[in-house]
Amino acid sequence: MTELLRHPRVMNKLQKEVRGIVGSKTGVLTEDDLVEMHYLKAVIKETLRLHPPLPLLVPRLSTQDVEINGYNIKAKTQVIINAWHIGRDPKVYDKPEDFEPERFLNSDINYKGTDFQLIPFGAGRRMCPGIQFAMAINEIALASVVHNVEDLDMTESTGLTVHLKNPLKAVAIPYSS
Ligand code: HEM
Repeated sequence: MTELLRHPRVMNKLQKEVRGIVGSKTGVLTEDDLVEMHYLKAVIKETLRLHPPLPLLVPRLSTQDVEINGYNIKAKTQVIINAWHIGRDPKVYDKPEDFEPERFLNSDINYKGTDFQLIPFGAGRRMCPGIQFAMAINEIALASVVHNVEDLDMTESTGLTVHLKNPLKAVAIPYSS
């Protein structure tokens, strides 16, 4: 939600997709509603790329001496994988610091543990077993929220000076550098 609020263009595009598919249906969304929500899935992928909730995954212990990319790793070495940094690798992602869900729209990159450039759920035999459940919940929750969130009301009053008809509700926080 933070990235969506920071990027109104993405929020508007996502709301358009969700509202276009859900229409005026009320009540709880189901997994069937999500099938055609490609942009929603790209938004969640992009969020997990930039903000993996477990940025260093779960540490591993090497079972034998091994050489990887010229590095000799001794048996019983604790290995920590920086998924956060992998998701921001400029060799893989164009403008990696930007929140651009479109990068995943025509891409086969997935988070299921086979594409090592996107591993918010880890990879291998100890990767997250809750992946399906987590993604179903994430998708339904996000779709439900953006479907129902009101757009900013830009209705203006009439009069000598122009102001908003309904007051803007926003909290200004003092800037500190
Ligand atoms: C967005 C939500 C979630 C994320 C990003 C996430 C991420 C992860 C990651 C990175 C790991 C370590 C994988 C590795 O080191 O290769 C992990 C392990 C695990 N996750 Fe999740 N997880 C999520 C939700 C869930 C849910 C909903 C459940 C259960 C219903 C779950 C259950 C587990 C379990 C049991 C492990 C340990 C697996 C093992 O060590 O064999 N996770 N998760």
